[in-house]
Amino acid sequence: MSAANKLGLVKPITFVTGNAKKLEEVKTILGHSIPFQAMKLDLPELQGEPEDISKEKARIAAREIGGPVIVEDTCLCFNALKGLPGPYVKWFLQKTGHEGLNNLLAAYEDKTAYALCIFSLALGPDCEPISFAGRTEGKIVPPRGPNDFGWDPIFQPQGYNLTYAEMAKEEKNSISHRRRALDKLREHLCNHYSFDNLP
Ligand SMILES: O=P(O)(O)OP(=O)(O)OP(=O)(O)OC[C@H]1O[C@@H](n2cnc3c(O)ncnc32)[C@H](O)[C@@H]1O
Ligand SMILES: [Mg+2]
Repeated sequence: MSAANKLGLVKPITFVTGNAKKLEEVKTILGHSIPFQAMKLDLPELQGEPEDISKEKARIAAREIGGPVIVEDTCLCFNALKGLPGPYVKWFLQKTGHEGLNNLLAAYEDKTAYALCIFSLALGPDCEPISFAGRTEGKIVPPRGPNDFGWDPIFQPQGYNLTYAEMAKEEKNSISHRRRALDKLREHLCNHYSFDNLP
């Protein structure tokens, strides 16, 4: 459960999230490549640009944990609305549901959207976080498929006839915003740290 840099051992990396579905996907995508522990905490979130929100979550998490953390913030961005609801999609979803999110686009011909996931890594409370973004293009459609995870039923990735919710989990995980961001995070961690031969 620990990460060692080339100079020695540092504390375990903790992925902090209040969202069990995110954790499930992160565990599946990373497999055993990057050891981490998870902590369920609902962190306060800034308003503003997605990367700033993610970085500030990492700073708060690193202070709470007192060691290396990763956090992520996920946005669903409608092109017709210049990227909104973006980081605020959680509240739109909670208050208006899938139908409300579709209705936001009723006045526009352009139903295209992108899913954006920004992981931030902070090595400790005094370290400036580094971010890794992943983006998947698609469009907003009336809900189809199981209602397991957030806005999955209304997001149809470009080049597919299925929504995220209708896809097999492995298929979503092979093209998702989260997967693309985690590929970058994994590469960074593997270039800077060695995870072998640790207790
Ligand atoms: O504790 P954190 O990690 O912040 O978890 P959260 O649930 O608050 O998540 P966000 O702040 O990133 O808000 C993103 C919203 O989008 C939803 N979401 C995140 N990833 C998703 C995905 O891959 N598919 C569908 N919905 C997703 C999630 O359930 C939230 O409603
Ligand atoms: Mg959140």
